[in-house]
Amino acid sequence: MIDFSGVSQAIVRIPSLSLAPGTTVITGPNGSGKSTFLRLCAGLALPESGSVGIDGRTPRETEVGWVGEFPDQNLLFSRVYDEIAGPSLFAGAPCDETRRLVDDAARRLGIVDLLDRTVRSLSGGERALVGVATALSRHPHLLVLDEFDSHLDRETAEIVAEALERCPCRYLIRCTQDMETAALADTLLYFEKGVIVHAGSPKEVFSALQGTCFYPESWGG
Ligand SMILES: Nc1ncnc2c1ncn2[C@@H]1O[C@H](COP(=O)(O)OP(=O)(O)OP(=O)(O)O)[C@@H](O)[C@H]1O
Repeated sequence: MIDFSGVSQAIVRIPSLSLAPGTTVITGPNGSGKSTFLRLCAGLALPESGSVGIDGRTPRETEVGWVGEFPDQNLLFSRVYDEIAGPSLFAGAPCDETRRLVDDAARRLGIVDLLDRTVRSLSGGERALVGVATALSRHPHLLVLDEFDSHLDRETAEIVAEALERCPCRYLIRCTQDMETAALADTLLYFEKGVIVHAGSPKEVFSALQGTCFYPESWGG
C-alpha cells in the first residue's frame, strides 16, 4: 500500500490515505494540488509534516519512474539511447543489462528507430515517448505520470496506453484531465484546494461529479 499519514506540503493536506496496488488517477481543477501530490508520491518533494510510505519504505528508497507535465524539459542526454539508458547507468547496471532494458523499453514504445537520433531532433510527441520509455525502462515499483500526454495525438496516446497496460510496475499514479482515461482507473482521487474531496472507484467518484466538467462525456447524463 501507499500510505499517507498527516501529510502537509504547500497547499496539500492529506490526514490519512491508503492506495492499493494498481492504477490511481488524480484529477481536479488547476491549482488544486495534483502535481504537488504526485511529487510527494515520487519523493521529489518531502512533506513539511507527516509521512508517505510505499510498502513500508519511503519514496526515495523505492524505485520510481517519473514523467513530468513537459517531458521534453526533463531530458538529460543528447542521444536518445543514452536518455533511456540513464536510470540503468545511474543504478550502476552492467552494459549488457542496460542494452537489453533500453531495447525492450524502446520496442514497447515503438521508438527503436529513434535510438540513434539526438533528442534535439525529435518532435514534442517523440520526446514524450522517450520520457515514458526512460521512466518505465527499469520496471519501477511505482510509475508517476503528471499530465505528460496532454499534447499527444490519438495514435501516439494509444501506443503509450498499451505500453502502460503491459508495464509490470506495482503502482501507477497519474494525473489527467481526460475523464475517459480516468474512468479506466482502479482508484480515482478528485482534488480541490489541496484536499481530496472524493476518493473511490471511478463509478463512485463520478457519481458525485455528475453535472460538472469532471464527468466522462461517454457516460452521458
Ligand atoms: N512549494 C510551494 N510553496 C507554495 N505554494 C506552492 C508550492 N508548490 C505549489 N504551490 C502552489 O500550490 C498550488 C497547487 O499547485 P499544483 O501545481 O500542485 O496544482 P495542480 O493541481 O497540479 O495545478 P495544474 O492543474 O494547474 O497543473 C498552486 O497554487 C501552486 O502555486
